[in-house]
Amino acid sequence: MTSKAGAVATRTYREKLGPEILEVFDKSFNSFTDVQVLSGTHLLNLSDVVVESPTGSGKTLAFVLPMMRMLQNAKLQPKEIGALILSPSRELCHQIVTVIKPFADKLNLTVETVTGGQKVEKNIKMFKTKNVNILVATPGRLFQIIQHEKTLIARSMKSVQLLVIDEADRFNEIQFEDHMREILSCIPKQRRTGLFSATQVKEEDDLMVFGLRNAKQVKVAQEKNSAAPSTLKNYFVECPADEKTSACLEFIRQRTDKKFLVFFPSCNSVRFFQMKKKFLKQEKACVE
Ligand SMILES: Nc1ncnc2c1ncn2[C@@H]1O[C@H](COP(=O)(O)OP(=O)(O)OP(=O)(O)O)[C@@H](O)[C@H]1O
Repeated sequence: MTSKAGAVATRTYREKLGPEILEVFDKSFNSFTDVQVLSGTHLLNLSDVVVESPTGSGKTLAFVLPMMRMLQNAKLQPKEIGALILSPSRELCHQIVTVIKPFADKLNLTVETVTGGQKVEKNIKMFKTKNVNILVATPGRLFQIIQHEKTLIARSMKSVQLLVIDEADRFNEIQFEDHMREILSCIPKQRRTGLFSATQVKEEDDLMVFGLRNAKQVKVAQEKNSAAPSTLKNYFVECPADEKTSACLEFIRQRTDKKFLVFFPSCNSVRFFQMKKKFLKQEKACVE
């Protein structure tokens, strides 16, 4: 935000966040990114937001900063969950917690995760025994816990003021709508909701699934100087979803003189690919 209006918006946003949160932010960063000022201002003005902003534009702090301010004002009791963040994978949930932790420590708030890969019984015990103010969860696992202990979860989440759905464009499993309906039935209707994603945000009808009301749209464009170089050629291969791994392996196998960088959404996908590659006696270094 370089314009005069941008400078005013940034100054106003800093005032809204208050000294404690800024003290933590200023230790690591010089200024807010555009998506942080725009989304944070709407959320602190009590509007829902639908945010589309490129990868790496700082979307995590765009919801973490206003969330911390909301929770600071809420004066939560130890076992009251004030914010629920849904993210599609275990790894992303843990990354979000890492961003939240310094702010939560400063404000004496606690953050926990519930994700797949842990025992459901352990998750339930966590709800019963730990003080949790911010919960970061994968929707599938939270749904499973609600199936076991709906009254407990609804009681723990009756103070939720903010629901964040991160990487909203990646929630595309068939059961997702059922999961979302059940989760929404456990949190108050009077809350703010923020939907954050890197790609085209859903159609109006799809937004109903997330319980959004009259949301403000925030759309931040990719910076020109971060666009792909003009000499880079992009190709794609269309194939059924369950043939993606073998199509990718075949592509690599036909070009053994080239180097490849392959991106995956989770550590488990990297391990699976590595295993397949070993199987084909094509082992090369795979970086997690
Ligand atoms: N205000 C800021 N100034 C400088 N760096 C920042 C700022 N906010 C976030 N970052 C850094 O930018 C990087 C990307 O942030 P983040 O992961 O939140 O982006 P994102 O938009 O969520 O990307 P993705 O869509 O891949 O999840 C991180 O390393 C983060 O520490």
